[in-house]
Amino acid sequence: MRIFPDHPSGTRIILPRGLTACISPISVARDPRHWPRPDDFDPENFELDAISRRDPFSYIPFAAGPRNCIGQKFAILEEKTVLSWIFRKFHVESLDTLRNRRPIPELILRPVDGIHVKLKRRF
Ligand code: HEM
Repeated sequence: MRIFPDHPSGTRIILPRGLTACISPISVARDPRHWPRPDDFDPENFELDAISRRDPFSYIPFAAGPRNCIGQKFAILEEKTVLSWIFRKFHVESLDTLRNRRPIPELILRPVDGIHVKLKRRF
């Protein structure tokens, strides 16, 4: 392995041929070098300005590069559709904290027994 710490676009590492590398998207998304308050959900992190100032590989739930997720736009639209439907009808309160949810790695990384929320009808 060769490391070039002073490469103009950041530290560059050349890995040996044939090496299997595992990348943990949750660790990348909580890296304090890119996220000032890594455990908080801050919607402002996703404003176009903030995105353009950030390393493009600092948020990779859909992977990155030539084999990234082709369903990304569809998945985000689907999430917005479902979540906006729920939030229009209910106040949603989380009964959990990030720290008391044990994540298990399956096809995706998910909390071991779901996320507990309290729903209160808005009207
Ligand atoms: C929240 C939802 C989703 C997440 C987080 C997600 C995440 C990912 C990730 C991380 C990869 C790269 C896997 C790898 O490195 O081998 C991937 C690939 C892929 N995803 Fe998704 N995905 C989502 C939804 C979808 C949907 C809705 C579709 C299809 C409608 C889809 C189709 C694909 C396909 C075909 C690939 C393989 C692309 C390739 O290898 O060239 N995904 N996805």
